[in-house]
Amino acid sequence: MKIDGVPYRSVWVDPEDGWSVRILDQTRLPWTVEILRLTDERQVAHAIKSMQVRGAPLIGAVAAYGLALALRRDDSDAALEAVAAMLGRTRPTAINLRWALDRMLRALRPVAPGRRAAAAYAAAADIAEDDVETCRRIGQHGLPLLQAIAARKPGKRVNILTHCNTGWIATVDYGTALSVIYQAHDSGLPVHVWVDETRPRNQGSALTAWELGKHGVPHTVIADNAGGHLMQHGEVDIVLVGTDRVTRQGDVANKIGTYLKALAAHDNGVPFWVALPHSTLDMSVRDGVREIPIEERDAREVLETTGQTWDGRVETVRTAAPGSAGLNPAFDVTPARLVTGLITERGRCEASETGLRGLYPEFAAAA
Ligand SMILES: CSC[C@@H](O)[C@@H](O)C(=O)COP(=O)(O)O
Repeated sequence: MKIDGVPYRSVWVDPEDGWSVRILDQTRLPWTVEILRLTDERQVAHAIKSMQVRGAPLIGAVAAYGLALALRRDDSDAALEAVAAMLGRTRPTAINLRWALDRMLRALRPVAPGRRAAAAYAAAADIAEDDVETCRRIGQHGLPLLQAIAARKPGKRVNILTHCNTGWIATVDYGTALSVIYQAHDSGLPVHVWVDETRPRNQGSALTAWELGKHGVPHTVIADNAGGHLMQHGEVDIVLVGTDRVTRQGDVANKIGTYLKALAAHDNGVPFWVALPHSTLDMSVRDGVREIPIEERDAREVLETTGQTWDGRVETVRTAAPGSAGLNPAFDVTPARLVTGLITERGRCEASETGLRGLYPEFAAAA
């Protein structure tokens, strides 16, 4: 996608030196577009943990490149396994991280030391290309949902509510739920997006609003608590979100607050759709509420907020009462019964084992 007319991806190999890895520092958005250069696996681990890169598919792709960087120095069997394990511990909820590292290990274990670094760059590039094409297709398969809504209300805007950031910067390109929105907008549908602020880290107001603005998609930032009210008053035609892990029975882990949106959507008869690439499926778990590990981040993210002062400085201030404790679970799980359906690169399906088996027979066999 483009920033001010210049095409970007969310991760790429530096074309000048041919080996270092470039990312956009998402902790600096929306104030500054800053490109970071990562040169070893420790910097990659830091980038993922600190959320300089974030979003389920993107952290998998960046971790894959992290393994390639490490193997330039030491491509022994021991290093391969140790670095993959270290990168795999950086964030616990998004399954894409483990998916990408497992795919790298399967590709690299049979390669003789001496040739592993080159093979790792090629395997990481495959993961990145796979993600780009997958996300493009997710957009295509979601588009008919928005076309159908537009057809029911000619001349009126299609109001979509989204949570967190599921755009091109959360993937290698295009995004998941936002890929659907971009393709609808580009095809001329009159879409308008309600962007949940997404406290505590504000992925909605900082990142989604920035992306949509750069692409010219009409949008309005709302407080996280406003969605239910808008649904009660007919102001939301559809909820479209992404996910960090979908279980065999169709339960959906996503950014904290997603479950509350699904409850409100259910109560108001608003369709609640979840967009995901194959790398987000975890057929090894069934009950998402019981089995998906939920990342707990620093409570300071809840007690503080970061923003730009009117004279342009970016500052973090405490918003909670002095001395109060905080708790910061970063994800929640929406049970399949609240999900209208799943949008994947292979088409749409019910959020159920039957639905997923229909689209992914090979994963069903593995489960
Ligand atoms: C790519 S869309 C799916 C999710 O990764 C997204 O909605 C999300 O929850 C991201 O969480 P984050 O903590 O910002 O990495």
